Amino acid sequence: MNMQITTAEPAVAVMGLNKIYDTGFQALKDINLDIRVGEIFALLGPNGAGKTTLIGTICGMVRPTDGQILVGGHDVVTEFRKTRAMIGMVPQELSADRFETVWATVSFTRGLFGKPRNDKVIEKILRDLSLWDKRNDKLITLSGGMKRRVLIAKALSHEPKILFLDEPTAGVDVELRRDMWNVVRELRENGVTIILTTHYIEEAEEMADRIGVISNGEIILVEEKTELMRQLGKKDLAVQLQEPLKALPQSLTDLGLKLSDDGEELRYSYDSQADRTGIATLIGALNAEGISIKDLSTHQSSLEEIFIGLLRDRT
Ligand SMILES: Nc1ncnc2c1ncn2[C@@H]1O[C@H](COP(=O)(O)OP(=O)(O)OP(=O)(O)O)[C@@H](O)[C@H]1O
Repeated sequence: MNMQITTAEPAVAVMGLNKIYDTGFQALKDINLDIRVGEIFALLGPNGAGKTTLIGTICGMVRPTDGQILVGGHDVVTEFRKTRAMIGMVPQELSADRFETVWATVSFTRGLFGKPRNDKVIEKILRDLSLWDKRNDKLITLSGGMKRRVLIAKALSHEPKILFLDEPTAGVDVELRRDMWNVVRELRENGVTIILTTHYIEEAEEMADRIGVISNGEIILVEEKTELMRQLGKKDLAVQLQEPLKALPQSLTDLGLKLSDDGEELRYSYDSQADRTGIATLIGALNAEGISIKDLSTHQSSLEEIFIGLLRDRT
């Protein structure tokens, strides 16, 4: 169930944000964005679109040229320590500590954020991530999937309110990806706000409550995932014909039907959410023209197709 928690104050508020690097390159252009408390927000965009820069500014690692960012109501520049402590970041790789145990490394990370030792919190995190049995194992002995879990555990060790996941499942197998998705959903249910960047659009389709698309440093769209798929998702109907057609009768062209090059298939694109899809009319028109149908199939556009279409429309 999608429990959307809305409070007056967003988890992250980005206002009029611009970033021009020292090279003179403008990586972010007038970004205005609110991330709601308790949502899973997926930030999608092609390489070089500005995702890392945007996340860097929210985390206080990249200084904005212009504009303001509030995390939990606090300014990320003037109240850096406060806002940074509210944020957990999951990097893609485990850096050091290879000979440390799982417990030691996760517990140590909590201390880095100035939080007092709390074994109960660390135990809960390790249990939730199925790492409890491995708590005394050295990192070097863990499988890739378990190491990923340790990364999440480290990012959660100081009980952040906001979790950033940068390409969380890049290069992991399908099974681990499913596990990670479950962990992320559980975190959301516990009130953690999650912002993820991903190249796997399937991941956003599966997990996100809302989707933001960034292109050339601009946010070109922010929308509820279900709404986005409803508004922009089209269905395509393919009608295979008993006998190939040389040309399409005018009555069928008028209905928006297209004939394939080999004349064996008719294609029709429609809005599956509309009250009238037009399919009944279309079948009637085919009958009236004496055209027999061999087979029918439909195809629903995926978020990936929607995304590619959006970016294409911009260029
Ligand atoms: N320190 C920097 N100095 C100058 N230009 C930079 C710097 N960091 C990033 N850029 C440029 O800013 C643009 C946005 O980069 P960014 O890393 O934010 O994109 P991204 O969307 O995260 O890309 P990817 O998906 O490849 O990680 C790119 O054109 C990049 O070359």
